[in-house]
Amino acid sequence: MLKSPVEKYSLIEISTSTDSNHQQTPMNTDDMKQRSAESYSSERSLNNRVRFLEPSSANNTAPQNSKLTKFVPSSESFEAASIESINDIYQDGPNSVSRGLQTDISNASVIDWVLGQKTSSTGDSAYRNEPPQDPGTEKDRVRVIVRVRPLNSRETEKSDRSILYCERENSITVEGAKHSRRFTFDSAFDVTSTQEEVFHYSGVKRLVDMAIDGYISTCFAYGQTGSGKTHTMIGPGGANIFRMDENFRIKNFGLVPRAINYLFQQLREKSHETNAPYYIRVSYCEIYNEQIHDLISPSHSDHLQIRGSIEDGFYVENLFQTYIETMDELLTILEEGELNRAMASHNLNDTSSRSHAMLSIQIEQDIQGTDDQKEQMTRQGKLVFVDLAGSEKVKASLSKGKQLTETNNINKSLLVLGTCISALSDSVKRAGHIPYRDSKLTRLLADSLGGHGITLMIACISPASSCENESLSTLRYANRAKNIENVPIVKTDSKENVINRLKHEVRKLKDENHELRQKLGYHLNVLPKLKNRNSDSGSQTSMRSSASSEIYDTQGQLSGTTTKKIRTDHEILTRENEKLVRKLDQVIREHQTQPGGKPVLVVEEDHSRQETDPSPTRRMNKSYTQESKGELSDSVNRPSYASKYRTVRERYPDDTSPQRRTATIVRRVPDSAIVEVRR
Ligand SMILES: Nc1ncnc2c1ncn2[C@@H]1O[C@H](COP(=O)(O)OP(=O)(O)OP(=O)(O)O)[C@@H](O)[C@H]1O
Repeated sequence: MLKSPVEKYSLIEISTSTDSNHQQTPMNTDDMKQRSAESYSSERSLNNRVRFLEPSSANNTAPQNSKLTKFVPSSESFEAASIESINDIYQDGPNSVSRGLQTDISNASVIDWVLGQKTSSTGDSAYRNEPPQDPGTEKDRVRVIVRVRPLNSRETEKSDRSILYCERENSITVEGAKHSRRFTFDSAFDVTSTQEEVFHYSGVKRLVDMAIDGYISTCFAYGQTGSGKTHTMIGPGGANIFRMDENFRIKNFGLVPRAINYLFQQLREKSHETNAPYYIRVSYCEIYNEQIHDLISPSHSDHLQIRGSIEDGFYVENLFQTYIETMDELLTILEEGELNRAMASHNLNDTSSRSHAMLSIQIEQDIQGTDDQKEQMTRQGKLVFVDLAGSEKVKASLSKGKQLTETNNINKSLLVLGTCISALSDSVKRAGHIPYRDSKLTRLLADSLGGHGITLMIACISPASSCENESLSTLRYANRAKNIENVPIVKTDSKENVINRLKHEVRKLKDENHELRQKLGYHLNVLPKLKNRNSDSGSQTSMRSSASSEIYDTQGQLSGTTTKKIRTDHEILTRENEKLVRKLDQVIREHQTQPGGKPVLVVEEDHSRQETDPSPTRRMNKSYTQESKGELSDSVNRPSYASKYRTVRERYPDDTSPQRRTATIVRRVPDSAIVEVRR
């Protein structure tokens, strides 16, 4: 197995699928339906996977004389009757970068991971039940899977019993004190399901394939606090998993890193076939207390607003976006975004996410227009992963102070999401007003719910009897979400428009960087030096010239070099921008340590030591602890994706990298006036 010298991550190699789920050509609507139908046809085999507990299984505390027989095995019959308010769960009230370069998919060493575990012999089934039900239409309904986590130690200590079991691979039964119900979904994963199984049978691969083909694919995890959303999306302990040893990571990485692995694998194959490079552009943000924060470059978080346009729908204006080139870079962004996420500990979860996090991976490819449409086009598919914050009963979580404010904001935005899901799932209400605008979360999810995207919802639930109401509520919403229909479209724009937009962004970045340099009193450029950069784009001179360079070649075609170059410029400037903003941030904080200001301690933390035990306390990056004087102090981890990645690359250009990883931690120290800067 070859490995890149800078590679830090390993995942399971997903065997190159030969099945027709992974067609290589751009899809039209018929293709899309066919793909979906084919993915349905290769089902998970019950025989191969004895992981669904029988009602009388030893692990299951459901009554022996199960009431299964009284359930009608129809997917629609269980929840059709009443649409209940989400309030019932809130009983406390609503209280390439492609270096600007093409993605380095030719670098097989970065992508060829260990084939740690065998993929299932049953194929890449996305969903087990019926093929898309819309022959002759262009609709694609939201797919929904459900995952039950095991009982945790808190629950077993108080003798909670399990009230959920998966009877078949797509159905789940609640046998609680107050309710007995069965639900069917596209797939159901019980407590014994592995991360790998969830990845293979959830339908995430289909989302990746379709994003490559130009669709907007969204996967979002929904469920009460502590139900396993982050575990399923990222892995146990969220960001902690990136500090674990390789074996642990291979086994426990969640859907997102696995999907990233799969994405790069697919891009490598497809780029060979189409001979056209792919460019990957990434952004990562969180919605925390109804404010949007940038997770790649947290210093950029001032005044991030949602805007809407006819072409782009709702989007976050001025969100830091960067082209990336390798899978490692993307995983670094994922890790650091997770580290920057707002976290807290409460009675129900030691590592509770206090924000909705949204990772967006845009996949661009320049394509030739059709015969009658000679214009060169750029296809812009997008893969979006959303790890929602969990709904929370304050009575149970015992949140107070700042955490209570967070809880109220989380619950309110989930309430709006629930209202939108309810309205969209109702054939009459669907035609009326959908209150997307009532929260930032629903605005950003508008395309995924009833819009032009392709969507997978992962409902996470606890099996504990004490969570009966919450689990049932999650299942009801998941059941309704199945009825939401999207009308997916491939997103393309003329290559000229894309270049012009990039040029505009490059100009804006240049101006902003100039201003930042002036504020910092810098007279010289602080452009980051990147290894392996295009020979002509590492200097200020070439950057200047590129922005005004001719974008057409001698045949009047848009020049490939220019599109690559403009993306290179964009990447250099975003990195410089990130560096300058961080520097300014640091200077401001140091300035605040003057009399009357808050003292700051800046240290560089060495993360080189790999752990084998995911300690939840290591993940408390932004935690709120009551200080002796009654003040709240922030302990904020603000690593820099760009500087860290660069450091690793530049210091260890050969096979010598000890995989040392560092992150800058800025801590407010209320009781001391010490300012210590260690580098
Ligand atoms: N399928 C699972 N198998 C084993 N452990 C799990 C599973 N799902 C969740 N857990 C564990 O349960 C705990 C809570 O999970 P997690 O933090 O993912 O919940 P969450 O839904 O993201 O919560 P919150 O909304 O508060 O952020 C973690 O320690 C996690 O590792």
